[in-house]
Amino acid sequence: MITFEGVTKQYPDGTVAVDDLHLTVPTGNTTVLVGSSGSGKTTALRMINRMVEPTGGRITIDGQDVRGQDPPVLRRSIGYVIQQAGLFPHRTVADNIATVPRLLGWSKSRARTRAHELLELVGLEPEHARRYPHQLSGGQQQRVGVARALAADPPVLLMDEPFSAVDPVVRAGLQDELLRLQAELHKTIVFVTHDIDEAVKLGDSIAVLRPGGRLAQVATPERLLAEPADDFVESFVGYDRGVRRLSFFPARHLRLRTDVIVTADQTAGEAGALARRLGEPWLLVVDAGRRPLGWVSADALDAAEGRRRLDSLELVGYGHVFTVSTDSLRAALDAAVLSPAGRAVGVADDGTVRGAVAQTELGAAIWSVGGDDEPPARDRAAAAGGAHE
Ligand SMILES: Nc1ncnc2c1ncn2[C@@H]1O[C@H](COP(=O)(O)OP(=O)(O)OP(=O)(O)O)[C@@H](O)[C@H]1O
Repeated sequence: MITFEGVTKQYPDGTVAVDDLHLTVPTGNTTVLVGSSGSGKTTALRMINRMVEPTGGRITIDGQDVRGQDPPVLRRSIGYVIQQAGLFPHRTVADNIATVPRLLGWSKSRARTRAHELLELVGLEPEHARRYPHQLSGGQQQRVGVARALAADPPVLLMDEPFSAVDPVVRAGLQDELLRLQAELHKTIVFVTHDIDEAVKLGDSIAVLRPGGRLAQVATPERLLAEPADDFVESFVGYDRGVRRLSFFPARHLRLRTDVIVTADQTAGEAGALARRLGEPWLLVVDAGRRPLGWVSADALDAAEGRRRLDSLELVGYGHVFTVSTDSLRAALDAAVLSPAGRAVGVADDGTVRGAVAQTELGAAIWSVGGDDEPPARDRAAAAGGAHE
């Protein structure tokens, strides 16, 4: 556990970068520091490994005041990842990763073995080991940066905007990798970002700093989106926080309709009768393997000759589907909003249709989530997944 106990940093020019910060970072959790530019995030982070010294208060790691520890020794027990990886340009990837193990006196061969293990852990190929940083993409360099920080298996990892220099797709991939690694390694991570979506995706808790280095709120992502403490936090998390909060509610509790499903070999007459009986404007057509083909409207069925098979009619695209077991209400809502029929198709893990849900029915489910309820369970996969493409 890391604690900030009334920590203040005033730089010599008088700037107060961090002001009386009280914060607990639980062991094995990811705590994300967010805030506008200049709100003291980097300063707070760097005080943990004594790259910056506080001018007031104290920081402890597992009860030990960091000031009682020799900075170089302290830093070897704390992994540090920064923007653009900060790799040594004239050292190979393997040598970059082996930096701390070598400083700790590991033999060359042990450090090299460890470097190869870590390359695999962060999803890079063994042949990357001999390359130099400039021979890697930005995303690959960030992976090496993470591998280097993890090399000596430090219990604590400090990450200062580690993914902000890469494009959004690579960034999302790196975030997923970090979630995967953290599920395995359970490091105590302090992660700095400007990006509230990144914070919501990665954080077990989020600390929002306001200008002047004061803590505005610390809460779980769900709580922060549900109940911002004040106008500053509310504007920081964004006014679409209600929709984003749906990421924490799994779609598997949705009641899906199966009565609106028809198969491609049925006739327009049969389907039209069904649509009339149900009073439904749309039916979902699936193939023999129960994969979605598209929507057919009641009007189109009425207009079609009764004996025509449904697969000979022009169907309306079903847009993208959501996976019932892993996706969130947000993904289901997104699928319904983007669907020309106003309905989302929920599928099983194997892609077969489980059922459909209309925007209005989703509205009822979202309503029952309410403003104040805790999500049924923290569903990181759903929260991280967003819309299923
Ligand atoms: N060495 C320094 N000397 C004087 N002032 C500094 C120094 N380092 C940072 N500051 C100031 O302290 C404040 C906090 O800076 P810090 O870098 O911690 O903020 P930040 O939230 O990480 O910002 P950003 O998101 O832009 O990286 C800013 O006003 C900054 O200008």
